[in-house]
Amino acid sequence: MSAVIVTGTDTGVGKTVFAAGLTAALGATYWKPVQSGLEDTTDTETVAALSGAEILPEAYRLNMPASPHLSAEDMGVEILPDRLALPQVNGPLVVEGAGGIMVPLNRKTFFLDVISGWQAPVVLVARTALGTINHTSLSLMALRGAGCNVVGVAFVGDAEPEVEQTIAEMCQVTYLGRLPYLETLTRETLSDAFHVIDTATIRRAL
Ligand SMILES: Nc1ncnc2c1ncn2[C@@H]1O[C@H](COP(=O)(O)OP(=O)(O)OP(=O)(O)O)[C@@H](O)[C@H]1O
Ligand SMILES: C[C@H](N)[C@H](N)CCCCCC(=O)O
Ligand SMILES: [Mg+2]
Repeated sequence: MSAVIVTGTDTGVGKTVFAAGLTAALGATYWKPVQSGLEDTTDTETVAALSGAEILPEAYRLNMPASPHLSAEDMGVEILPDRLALPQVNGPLVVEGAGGIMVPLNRKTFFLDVISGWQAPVVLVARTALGTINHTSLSLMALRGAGCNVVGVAFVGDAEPEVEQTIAEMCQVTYLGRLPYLETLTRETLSDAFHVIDTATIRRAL
């Protein structure tokens, strides 16, 4: 079994859209282990619609759209890292985190602790918008410090070549491409746009 972890520099950076494109491109199965916020469309539902791929059920479905540890506490639940072992599937598995890497799952565990325990390659999704150099550099520092194998950074948003290049050079990280904002987001538009992403490098890391 080969998994790739899609994490991000923050919540709302485009992990789910990127993960949908990647899942379709790899012919993979998708898993969102911890979903906090059930009122709007869940990430699993979005990926199902945008990829048509096989989806595994979440390990934790938490009502409140907040940090997972708070959503869990609100429901009287504790997120147990032992329940977050990577599932066995045939073929590649794309796993999406919740928010950024320093998001708490419980009062003692950050998402990063679980990611590093998985020992699977990691793709970091980052905005191109102002502030991204700091967020991306810090995330890479933390991922590397925890011993994670970072495959590269994939950007989402309008082109900012100098910013993207600065991150790639100063952080010595592989540039996996930039997914533009799509005015219409469908399985077809995403699949077309996703050709700019270096999926060959991701595939080799699996
Ligand atoms: N490439 C894109 N083109 C158009 N819209 C996008 C794109 N990427 C993200 N979006 C939109 O931006 C919003 C946030 O994206 P997304 O849900 O993928 O973020 P996320 O990082 O997965 O957030 P979370 O931490 O909640 O999982 C969504 O409304 C999504 O549809
Ligand atoms: C609710 C949101 N869409 C995500 N599922 C969870 C984001 C947690 C962010 C916590 C934080 O960094 O402050
Ligand atoms: Mg998401």
